Amino acid sequence: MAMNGDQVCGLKGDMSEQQSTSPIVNEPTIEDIRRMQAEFTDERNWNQFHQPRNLLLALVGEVGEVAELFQWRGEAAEGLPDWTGPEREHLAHELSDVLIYLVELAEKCHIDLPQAVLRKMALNRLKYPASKVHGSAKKYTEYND
Ligand SMILES: Nc1ccn([C@H]2C[C@H](O)[C@@H](COP(=O)(O)OP(=O)(O)OP(=O)(O)O)O2)c(=O)n1
Repeated sequence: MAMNGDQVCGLKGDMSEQQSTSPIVNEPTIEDIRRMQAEFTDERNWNQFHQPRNLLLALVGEVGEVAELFQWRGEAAEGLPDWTGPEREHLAHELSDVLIYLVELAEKCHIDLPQAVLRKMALNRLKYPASKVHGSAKKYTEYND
């Protein structure tokens, strides 16, 4: 039987516990995600647990949960055509957990993640000029010039 995302998670249909001071966001930016998680954490008095090291461990644990969904299945084609709807929703949940913890980890380390990504992508373009590496997956250290 097809399940929705909440059933995959073992949640009951009653979402009366759901509460947030934020307006509903349909297409959240990284900043929206940072703010919503900060509110989620504040509302539960969980900042005491959300130090950088704990968030890093939580992040790695969630990456492990993503890996668990892929393990023993063989190669997965783009778009995951062999996966069922509930399997895809489960993956969506685990990837979301990874992003949520990553964004909060960056915040608690006082890293502006979107700005850092811009700087890192600029570095990546310098390290891997398209004209030089086109079609090759070699690491930049493997080039001799
Ligand atoms: N101390 C906590 C616990 C949970 N969460 C939030 C962030 C994650 O998005 C999600 C993680 O919840 P769980 O630890 O219950 O992990 P899963 O949702 O992956 O459940 P399960 O491990 O059963 O798959 O909830 C949080 O911010 N701080």
